[in-house]
Amino acid sequence: MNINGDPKTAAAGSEKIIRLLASSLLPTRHGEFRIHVYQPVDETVEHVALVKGDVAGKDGVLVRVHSECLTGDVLGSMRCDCGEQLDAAMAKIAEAGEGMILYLRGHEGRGIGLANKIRAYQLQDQGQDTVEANLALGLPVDTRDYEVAARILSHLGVKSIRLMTNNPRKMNKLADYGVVVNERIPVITPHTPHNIGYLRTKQQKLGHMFDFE
Ligand SMILES: Nc1nc2c(ncn2[C@@H]2O[C@H](COP(=O)(O)OP(=O)(O)OP(=O)(O)O)[C@@H](O)[C@H]2O)c(=O)[nH]1
Repeated sequence: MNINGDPKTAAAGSEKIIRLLASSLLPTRHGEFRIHVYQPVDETVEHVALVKGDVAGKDGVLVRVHSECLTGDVLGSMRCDCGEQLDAAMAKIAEAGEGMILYLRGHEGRGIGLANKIRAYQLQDQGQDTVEANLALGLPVDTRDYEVAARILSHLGVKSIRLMTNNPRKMNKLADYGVVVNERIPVITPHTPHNIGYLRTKQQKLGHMFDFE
């Protein structure tokens, strides 16, 4: 499919409609990607597809669906594994020569937003875990929705994916929106004293698959 940066729309009926707002080449430390910016109609949030190679019409495309994490992805926070996972996923795609990162905005803090995530960190410093802290703030544990990711994959003509994640629920949520997930590829990053508690809680309470041995 020819993506040239002209605004286009994808999906119809009761599905969320997305527009392609802009595209460009993006040289990165993991080589050259193509960046596409998408926006659901009637929403202001902009999402990113970072694509390497020609993925249209392909099966088993290597995909990382990544939730925005300003502290981890941009600031190098070691409280979580987000930044390292993003880097590892880009490296794997670069090595494979084909694949994509779907960078979902509005997912910050598993959907509660940046300020609330930082409030949750304060509670975590007082002994609560990442799940308890959200609940103590009167907020849901995880409100993330993956319809935009499904619509972008469809717009880019991807037929099926190999999903880089430790979160089986993410696979199921994407499948609910019609994404064919052939395989789950773990994205394991080294644990540190700063994030080991967070990773253990993800494993024990949120269903993430890690092997700490
Ligand atoms: N509320 C809250 N959100 C967090 C915390 N640490 C990281 N996050 C957010 O969690 C999101 C990433 O979700 P994770 O549960 O780490 O991972 P995942 O996307 O479900 O699964 P993977 O594909 O394996 O990474 C990002 O939006 C982060 O901002 C935290 O302590 N509290």
